[in-house]
Amino acid sequence: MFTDANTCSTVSGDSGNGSAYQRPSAIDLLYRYGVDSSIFLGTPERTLLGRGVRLRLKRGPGESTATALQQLFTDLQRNGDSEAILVGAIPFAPDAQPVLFIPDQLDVAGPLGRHTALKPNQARRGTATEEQPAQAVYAQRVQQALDLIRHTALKKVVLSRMLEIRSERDIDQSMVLRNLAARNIGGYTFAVDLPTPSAGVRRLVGASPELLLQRMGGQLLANPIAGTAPRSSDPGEDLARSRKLLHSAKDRQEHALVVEAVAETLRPYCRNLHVPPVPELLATNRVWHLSTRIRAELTKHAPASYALALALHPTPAVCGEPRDLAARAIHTLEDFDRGLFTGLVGWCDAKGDGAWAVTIRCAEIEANRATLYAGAGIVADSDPWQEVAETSAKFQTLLDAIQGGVA
Ligand SMILES: C=C(O[C@@H]1C=C(C(=O)O)C=C[C@H]1O)C(=O)O
Repeated sequence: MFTDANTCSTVSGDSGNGSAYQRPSAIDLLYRYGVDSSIFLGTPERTLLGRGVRLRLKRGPGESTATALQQLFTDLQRNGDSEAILVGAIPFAPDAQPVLFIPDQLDVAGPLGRHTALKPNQARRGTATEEQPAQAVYAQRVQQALDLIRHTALKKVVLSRMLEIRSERDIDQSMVLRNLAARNIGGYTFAVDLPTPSAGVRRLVGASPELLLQRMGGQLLANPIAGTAPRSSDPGEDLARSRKLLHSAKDRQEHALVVEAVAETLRPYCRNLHVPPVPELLATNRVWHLSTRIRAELTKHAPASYALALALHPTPAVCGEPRDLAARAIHTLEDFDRGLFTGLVGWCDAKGDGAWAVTIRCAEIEANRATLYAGAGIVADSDPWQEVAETSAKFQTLLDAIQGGVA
């Protein structure tokens, strides 16, 4: 159904009316996002707005998400439904239930781009915040991770923090999404409706700079990101920090571990795998990153986007290296369940196309509460308090969108 990225088409779940074409723009879709929306996804290629849930993916006992998805697309095709687009989020832990569904109705438009109508709103300040763990405890955990790196085969582990905000009034989820979209042009902006036992609306909202994997026809793109420095409001200092990051041996090592792992996993499915020898800088509103854009042509029998993405997940950008030791360290050193944070968010279709971003710079929002997440990669030369500063800067992307603040 994605024939022209600059026009918009509607894919309706009601098979009798599936041919209804409209032409709202990406900005229309963003402003239409509301209580009846089940998903918004803005990527550098296109914008998706979904309403309702026609079909939710349910994994059988012991079944992997990749197997369940393959079965679902086989069943859909057997029923003559080859246009369906599946959207949603996959958690960090491989055995946790994903939130994946085919919307009742899905509107598709081109990318949001730099639209003058996108002006961040000022919002109410949060009234109470609670960190988990406290900054000093997080610094201690980083020190414990450094001890593990010194004494075991662990090379890198990503440790995260949680920040809970409680506001006097309900947080306007649509406004948070619009603020994120206005400040994070070129990234992956998302809002996913989450099942909740309460009558309220609980959503995962965020703006990720990191593309785990995109497959369009035979073309593959992956954009691993690792190595971070907080930005400065002073332009000279900001530039100096970006240059320091680009030449930092510690950050280059942290980055290289991710690029190597991604390239090695993809190599068997690729021809002409192009891995740039040095990373480039990528700026978000609050941090500088080291970024590498890996491109390839896929071989004829390469798996679908979701299968490739799940083969990569979790990369050392969000878990560590080696993966099993890092996962164990995360289990010991983090005292909350990551849930969907550091998982995947995106879309895929029956043809095997799709795009999956890494679920970072995000929060779960329900009523007057928001739970924010941020992590940082720890390698041998990491400094505990610099990792505190890095995770604080990462929280700021969501804090800006929820509380207002500088654009
Ligand atoms: C885990 C996060 O980010 C990841 C870790 C990074 C790092 O350690 O430099 C950079 C980008 C992401 O791959 C996060 O933003 O919460």
